[in-house]
Amino acid sequence: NKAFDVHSVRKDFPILNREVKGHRLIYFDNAATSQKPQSVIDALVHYYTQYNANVHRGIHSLAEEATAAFEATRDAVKHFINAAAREEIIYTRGTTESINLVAYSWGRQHLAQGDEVIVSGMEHHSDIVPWQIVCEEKGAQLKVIPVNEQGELELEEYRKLLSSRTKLVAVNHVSNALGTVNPIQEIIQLAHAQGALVLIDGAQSAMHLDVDVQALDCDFLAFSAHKMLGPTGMGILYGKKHLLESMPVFMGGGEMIKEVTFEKTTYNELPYKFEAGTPNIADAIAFKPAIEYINTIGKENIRKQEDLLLQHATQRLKEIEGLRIIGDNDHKVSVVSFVIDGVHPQDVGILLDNKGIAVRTGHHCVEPLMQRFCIPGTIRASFAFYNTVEEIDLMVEALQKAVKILR
Ligand SMILES: Cc1ncc(COP(=O)(O)O)c(CNc2co[nH]c2=O)c1O
Repeated sequence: NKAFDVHSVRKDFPILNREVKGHRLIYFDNAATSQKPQSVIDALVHYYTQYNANVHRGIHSLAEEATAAFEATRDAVKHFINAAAREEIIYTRGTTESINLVAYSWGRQHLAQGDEVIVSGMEHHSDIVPWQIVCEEKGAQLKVIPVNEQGELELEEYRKLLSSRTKLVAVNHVSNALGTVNPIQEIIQLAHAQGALVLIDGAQSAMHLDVDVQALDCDFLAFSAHKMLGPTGMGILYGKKHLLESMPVFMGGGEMIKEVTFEKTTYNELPYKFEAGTPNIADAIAFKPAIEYINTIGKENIRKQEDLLLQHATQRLKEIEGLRIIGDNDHKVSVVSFVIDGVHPQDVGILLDNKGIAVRTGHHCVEPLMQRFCIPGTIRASFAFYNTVEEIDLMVEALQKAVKILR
């Protein structure tokens, strides 16, 4: 990978030239959604201006060009996560839909009265609620791996939760609220030793960490394009081929069928069996340049820059009196969640926005985790490789002023 220069990288992201309320935008809400390089934006415009057409089955040139581009992303994703086969890459609308697909298809087929699904205490609602729905329906139980004071999973408690009743473990690789990186290799090995499958919620790790599904040996992996420089409304479910082949279809309609009669319908092969209706063609196509951009920058450069930002932010934020970092541990990606004594997170968020600084405040769709820390929510600053140390210093300066105003 060529030498990393954040200032030349920033030129690839047009939105970073934006001003907000008279200040240059400082975008620190990357865990919510990342910004998009010009190549992704261009891919969307190029599709709609040059070869917009519906995919598969079409015999005219535009349809063939659209299909080729649509399927090229599948190959790019396969290589990006080192899947064994392109049929293991299912297009969805995002992490949430990917997890729901497994809960409704695999869950309904395999969960029964008394079975158990293990999730962690730091899961996003999209990796809790689908399991609650299917467990309630089937009479299965949801078990929760506790989180310690440093925002890490309690692995000893996980070991105790595992039993012959455990059918599936669903955990996030990285916490969106804290930034904690979970030891998923160990979690997967322990689950497999009990005969349980594992779904990894990779929404917050796919851009920041190397994810090799064959090395991990995870059974399912879910992630979203928009968290990794790609468009919204586009996500991936990776599943081991033999599992996806054995699972019942999720949504019915066009594309996912082989033949329809009123007496009986036969279904399409993987991956199309799980891709009903006209797909999100443009965003699927524009996901490929996002992956190519990450590959060009290189995960090592991304990791180095984001670690630098994380360390600097952690050190500078601790200078602020009354500020407490939630999930202060040494295995995180570039997310810092914090509370400030005597100050409501939302008020801080508003004052930072007045300086052009975008952070997220609230429960971040992980309410059980906020309850565990007995807080209504946090201020979350989440960085990406296109952010700078100088931006962090400006945020700290604005925070110090905000605290004086609000206290
Ligand atoms: C760990 C995790 N899992 C699942 C999801 C759902 O992804 P989606 O289906 O693409 O929405 C998110 C989105 N997290 C956030 C969305 O906005 N702020 C966040 O922290 C997430 O961070």
